[in-house]
Amino acid sequence: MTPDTALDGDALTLGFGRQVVVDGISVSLRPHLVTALIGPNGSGKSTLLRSLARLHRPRSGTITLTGTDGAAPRPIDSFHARDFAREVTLFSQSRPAPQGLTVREVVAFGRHPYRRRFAGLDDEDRAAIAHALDVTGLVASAERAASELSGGEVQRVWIAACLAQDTGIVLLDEPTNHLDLRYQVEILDLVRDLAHGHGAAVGIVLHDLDHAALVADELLLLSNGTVHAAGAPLDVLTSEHLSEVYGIRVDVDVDPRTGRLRIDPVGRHTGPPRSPDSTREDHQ
Ligand SMILES: Nc1ncnc2c1ncn2[C@@H]1O[C@H](COP(=O)(O)OP(=O)(O)OP(=O)(O)O)[C@@H](O)[C@H]1O
Repeated sequence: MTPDTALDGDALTLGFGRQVVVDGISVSLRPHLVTALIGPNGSGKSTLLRSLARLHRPRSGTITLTGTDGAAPRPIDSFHARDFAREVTLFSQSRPAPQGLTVREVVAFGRHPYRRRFAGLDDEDRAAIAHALDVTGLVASAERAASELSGGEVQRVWIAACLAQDTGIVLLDEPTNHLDLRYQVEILDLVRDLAHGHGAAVGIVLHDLDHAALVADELLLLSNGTVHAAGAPLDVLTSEHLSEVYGIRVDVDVDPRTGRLRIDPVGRHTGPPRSPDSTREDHQ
């Protein structure tokens, strides 16, 4: 992993047809930091992330990449596809498992940007693939047909392929969705390790605000294609901001035991908190 690469989107406006879905947003992904995009359905998170991965062309604004070549930041469009793929990877949802390939072969896709035409895997490729299989809990499944796996397992295979790509910029669109409890925690730990341990610049879309509070150094709270609040989790994940953006009452406090933020979306039918005594009475 090469540290000190960075990706900067400046005043980005993005849309589909006549609809503007991201309206003048700036976002900076810096090495050693996890930047999370949060916000309601349709607020523009995935479109923004895809634009950073060159999969959605901005109507206006610029996206520049500071690459591993040590050169000054330059527009992402000026990178050759293979060079860009050595700098930036994107995990996104809803990719089916390819038919007829083992898990290891799918993860090996991540090494494509490094391979010469018709050349096989070299030791570095094999080491990157082995590491990616290991940290995503797929070693025992490596020779299984990818098409036989469950939805959550397939998701881990694609996350592993991104990790095998070994880029300084890592973009993840809801990587914990569909995963069981263990792998939600493991993927979040992995995301933190990538940034804090390996110096990657991580951009991640998350719906789960507890996950965002756990993993993010910086947060962008989007609402209707604009930034409602940005900064450290304690400043962004406030009752006021979340209630405004999600349109329901959301209580936030800090757990005195762990020091973690506790985010409590209060639905219309939520009753008063129960004390252990009242629970006992219920059963009498
Ligand atoms: N391919 C597309 N064609 C037309 N409109 C699209 C397309 N993809 C997204 N949109 C629209 O762009 C807006 C933003 O979508 P986007 O997926 O970026 O939001 P999001 O914040 O990631 O939402 P979610 O939390 O539901 O995943 C939505 O109104 C959506 O309908």
